[in-house]
Amino acid sequence: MTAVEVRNGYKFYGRAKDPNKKIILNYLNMNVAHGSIYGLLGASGCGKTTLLSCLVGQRQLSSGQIRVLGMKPGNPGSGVPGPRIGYMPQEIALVEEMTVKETIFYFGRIYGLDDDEVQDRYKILRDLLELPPSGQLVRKCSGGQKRRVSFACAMVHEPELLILDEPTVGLDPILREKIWQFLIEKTKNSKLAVIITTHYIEEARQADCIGLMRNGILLAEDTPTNIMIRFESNSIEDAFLLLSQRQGTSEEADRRTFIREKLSAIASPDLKEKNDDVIIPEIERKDSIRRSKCSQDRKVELRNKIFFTSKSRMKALLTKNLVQLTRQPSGIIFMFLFPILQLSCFYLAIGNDPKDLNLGVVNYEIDDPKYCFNESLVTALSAEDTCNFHKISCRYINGFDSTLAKKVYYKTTEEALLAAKRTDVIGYIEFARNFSESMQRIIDDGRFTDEESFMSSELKVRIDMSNQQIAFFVERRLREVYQQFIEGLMVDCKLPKNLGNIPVQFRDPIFGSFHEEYREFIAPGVVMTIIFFLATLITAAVFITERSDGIWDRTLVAGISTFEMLVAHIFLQSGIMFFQCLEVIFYIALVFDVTNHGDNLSVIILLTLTGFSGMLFGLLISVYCKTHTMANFVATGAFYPMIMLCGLLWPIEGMPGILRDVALLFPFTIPTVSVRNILSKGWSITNYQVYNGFLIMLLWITLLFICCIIGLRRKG
Ligand SMILES: Nc1ncnc2c1ncn2[C@@H]1O[C@H](COP(=O)(O)OP(=O)(O)OP(=O)(O)O)[C@@H](O)[C@H]1O
Repeated sequence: MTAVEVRNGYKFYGRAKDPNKKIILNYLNMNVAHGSIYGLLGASGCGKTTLLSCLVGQRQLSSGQIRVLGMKPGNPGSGVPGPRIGYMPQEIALVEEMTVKETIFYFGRIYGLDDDEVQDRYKILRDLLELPPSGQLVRKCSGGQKRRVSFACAMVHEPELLILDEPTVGLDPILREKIWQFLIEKTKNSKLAVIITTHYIEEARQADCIGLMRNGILLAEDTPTNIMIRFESNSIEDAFLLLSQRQGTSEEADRRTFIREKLSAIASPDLKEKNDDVIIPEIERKDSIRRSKCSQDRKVELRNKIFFTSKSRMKALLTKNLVQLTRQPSGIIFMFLFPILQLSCFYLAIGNDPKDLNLGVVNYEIDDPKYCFNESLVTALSAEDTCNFHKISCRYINGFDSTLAKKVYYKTTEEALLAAKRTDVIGYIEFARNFSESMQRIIDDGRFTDEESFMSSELKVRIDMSNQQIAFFVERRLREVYQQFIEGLMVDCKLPKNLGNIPVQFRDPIFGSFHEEYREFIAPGVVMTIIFFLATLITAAVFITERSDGIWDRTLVAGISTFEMLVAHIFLQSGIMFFQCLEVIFYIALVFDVTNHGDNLSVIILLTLTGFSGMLFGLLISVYCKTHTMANFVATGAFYPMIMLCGLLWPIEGMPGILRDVALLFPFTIPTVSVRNILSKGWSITNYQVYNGFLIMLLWITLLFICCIIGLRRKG
């Protein structure tokens, strides 16, 4: 029985109906015998890697049949992808943050070996392949060293079929020879089949069989000696050149006929002979039986684990994920220092009263501002029952200090306006020449006061409204100062204190306080978005890196399912997020004195769920984006609409009706309100305005999870 059999293998990239689709395998036939080395040769881009990826179950043929170790790759229980094969891909596909020994253990555990077995195998492979020191990081290995480690990973579990995509590139001739001798030795004494691609054509002389590939077909498949005899050449390279030239001519005549001819010509009598006659010594036969039994066990094990995993596989995946995150200083900084940094920036920069403002003052009541600092001028003079107001504008001016703004005096309105237009001052306040008299007249004459007195008693204020936050702050503070000013006057004049107040009184707030800052309003949303997008970026980065480095595919070929990889990542990431949330809550409570009037655990759970949905969003991005750049574009593109539509910056009540309804479904809108309700109102999870945030978040988690699964399935 052959180890690998391909019949009419046809594979193209692109759409089936596209006339310009790229045909890579063109009804290719191939046979690899047990106990042999098969050298797959061909020019760059002829489809060798594509063929190998179909053999290991990474890709599927568009049509045709493949049998690997007697079964179709990918079938349940076939062990392919899985422990029956060892695959060394062309790219290094190792975790850079792992040490050499950890890398071997990672693959050993994935293949189901226990740690003692891996240790034994590691020692053998270390000596054979002259591996770098066990504690050396893969990142710090040379190209050749990495290739040797990669080779060791493919060999660690003693597979039945070894598929090596250019394993000898970058190795010195002595080590290349050593590897070939090892493979020859192994295949001679066992049923192990090896498929090896190489660009060093002459080294393939040592193979038992050679397949010469060009334009998606095997031009010849025979022993190296037979190929050289058949094409009357002294080297395989010459034979290959000759064959390639002939194929070119035939293509011009009739390509289809040529392919059919070649297909029928493909036969390997020598190989069959060798295969039938192969003499396996008794000890090796036992070894072979043992391995075959072992593979049977693994098959059973695999069947049992279609829906879940084993302890050693989970240990391997979790160790790898943890090492990947913690061995990069940037990973630690990103996970635990970034939230602190971002929150510090937020709490230090947002919500504080503006300082160092300049406000113009034009006071026509006095000729020189320094008079305002004369105490006799600034008080309302009360004699007997009459209240004489004298230059009381000074009393108002002295009522506000530099916490509102620094006063800049101007003689005329024009001067002040000019200064405001130059933005030297934020605006100006103007008092009429008869301000005090007008105020007095209003108090004395009441409803008989003339219109002009009312006009003259006004504080005329002009502010630069282009900076709304500052303008609102100045406006609010000027009103507060006015209220104190007028109340003081009334008290001094022995009049009712509230006489000067407008008849709208804001009593004790139902929730919050009058000094509730904007910061308290937006803080829950800010914390949630930080946690969500950190999880998004970490997850997208991890998965995209894994895929682009080939680690993802290599792990799949080793038999790990996508689901197992997801579970391992989710498990670790959830733990990290839980600690992130704890860190955030304690940090803002201790450093910024934020009080939670409700239950801490509810907040931590809701924040962890937020991080969880952020993680799934990152996974979804990584499914559809091949590069980090693309992923960053998508994450940034999603960030701003989410922030703007979730009522974080502005109440959603201000949005158009339909948009408001849509915004309510966004992942931060209602959950932000829930967190705010816990923090400021002290409501518990039993209140619907708290638990609806949890429900929305769970809904998003479910939705994103389904999208991820669909995406992963579609992407194969
Ligand atoms: N996912 C893909 N989509 C479209 N074309 C692809 C894809 N993967 C590979 N190809 C194309 O298929 C052809 C065969 O590629 P493959 O990697 O199998 O060649 P190869 O013989 O292994 O080359 P090399 O020896 O340089 O590694 C190349 O032209 C390549 O550009």
